[in-house]
Formats: sequence, structure tokens, C-alpha cells
Amino acid sequence: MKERPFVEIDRVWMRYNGTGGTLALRNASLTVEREEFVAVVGPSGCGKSTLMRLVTGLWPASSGSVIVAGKEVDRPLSIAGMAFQNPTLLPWRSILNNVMLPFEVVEPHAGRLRRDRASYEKQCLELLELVGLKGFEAKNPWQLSGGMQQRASLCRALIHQPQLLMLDEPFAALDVFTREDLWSVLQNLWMVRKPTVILVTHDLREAAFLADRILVMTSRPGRIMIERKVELPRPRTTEMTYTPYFQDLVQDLRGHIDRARQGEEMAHAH
Ligand SMILES: Nc1ncnc2c1ncn2[C@@H]1O[C@H](COP(=O)(O)OP(=O)(O)OP(=O)(O)O)[C@@H](O)[C@H]1O
Repeated sequence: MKERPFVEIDRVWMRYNGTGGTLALRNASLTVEREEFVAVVGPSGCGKSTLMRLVTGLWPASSGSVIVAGKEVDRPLSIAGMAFQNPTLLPWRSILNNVMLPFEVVEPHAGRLRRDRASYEKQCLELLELVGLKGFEAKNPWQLSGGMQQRASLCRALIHQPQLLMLDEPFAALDVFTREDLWSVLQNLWMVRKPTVILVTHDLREAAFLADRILVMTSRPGRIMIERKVELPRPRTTEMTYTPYFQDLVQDLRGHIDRARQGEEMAHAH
């Protein structure tokens, strides 16, 4: 028997601020399999971040259902790790102590931390080494570049082995070279840890490099318009981004998003 999808969003509507407020999502449905890496792309303002808030339980849907790991989401999810565009590291804490943070708040770790601190620190140091931050653990965030801070944020999002990793434009603030380095860092972390990932991004190359499947949203009120599987082996490399397959895929996605945006302009014109 086929396993039930890990994330199931079924006919979700989301309107902010009650009747008459902004309708962000209209009848949006999608599923994500366990350990799958999915990217969500779409025109600006189409409801991508809203979708993330619903999956993580930060906001309730106006109607429809959101089920994660077989359970209706009705409160903030403790099984999710998250990272956002601006690394939200605490400036007064060292990099190591920032990465330790989930162990201080997520059970069963919090209860064990006092006794097992050394082994928890060892796990953090190993993960920091995996993303190329060995030697920076005692520094404060402001002593690191933006790209290094984002590496540390990814470690913090993953350190407690969350089953679900939610990434909202995690690399958007970085220059293109640093961003592409971090694609490989993230791919590597995912291949080692295998969380289920939902990545929201504006960068279609990023989506195609990282995801198993790409979901394209309509303009607001958003829903999934089409999806594309990415048939590239792992680990993916920069060379693959120069292949006709990759470039055609990105072109195809861009075409859909352009058409969604034009549809929106037409709707406004009438
Ligand atoms: N807290 C809120 N209160 C009221 N309206 C909101 C709120 N958050 C988002 N919206 C509105 O809902 C719509 C969808 O917003 P959302 O941030 O989900 O889109 P997005 O696709 O993530 O946008 P972008 O691509 O620009 O980051 C927008 O019109 C936005 O103005």
C-alpha cells in the first residue's frame, strides 16, 4: 500500500482580516511525499508565504484542511524546522549557541540538555563542519558574512532532525555566487538528513537545481496551476544547469509565471 503523503493541503481558502479582507489563497490543494523536496514558485504576492504559514500552523486556514504527518494542523508545528530570507540568528549568542537553540526548546532534547550538553554540542559542531563553518563556532553572527550566517541558520533549522523543513526565500538576500554555493550545501544537508522540504523561491534556477518537483502557483488568489518533476540525478551539479534539459525547464516555468502575471494584469484592466 502506498504511504499517505506527508503534507496534504486540501481545497484551502485563506482570507486575511475576515470578510472583505485580502483573499490570498483560493481552493489551493497540494501534497508532498515524505522525504520529498518540493519548490513552490509563482508571481509576487500569489500566496506562497501564506501557504508556508498554514503548513506550519502559524495561521489557521479560513476553510479547507491542512494535514501534516496524518494530523490536522491546528497549532504551530513542533516537527518543522524553518529558515527565512534574513537569517534570524541571535546577535548576542555565538554561532554554536545559536545552533544549539532548538535543543533548548524542543522536547525531548530540552529535558536532556543539562546532562548531555557535550554530546549535543558535538552534534552541532559536526553539522557546522558539514556546511563549511568549522572554526567559526565561537564567533558571533555579526562577525560572519551573510552567506555564512545563512549556513548557520540552515544548521539551526535542521539540528534537531525535524521531519519537515520549511524554507521561505532563504537565499534571496545573497549574491549569486554565494547563493549557488548554498544550493549545494542545502542539497548535501537534505541528502544526509532527508527531511521533507518545502522551499518557496522566486529563483526558478534555484527551484530546478534543488527540487524533486516544482509547483507553480497562479497569481493571487493563489492555487497550484501546474507542477513539473525535475528528472536530474543527485547530487546535482552546476554543470547540469548548463544542459538544454535544465534550461528548457526553467524557460517553461518562466512562461507559466509570465502568463499568470499577464492574466492578473488583464483582470485588473477590466
Ligand atoms: N498578515 C497579513 N494580513 C493581511 N494581508 C496579508 C498578510 N500577509 C499577506 N497578506 C496578503 O496576502 C497576499 C499573499 O501574500 P503572501 O505573502 O503569501 O504572498 P507571496 O507569494 O509570499 O509574496 P512574495 O512573492 O511577494 O513574497 C498578498 O496580497 C498580501 O498582501
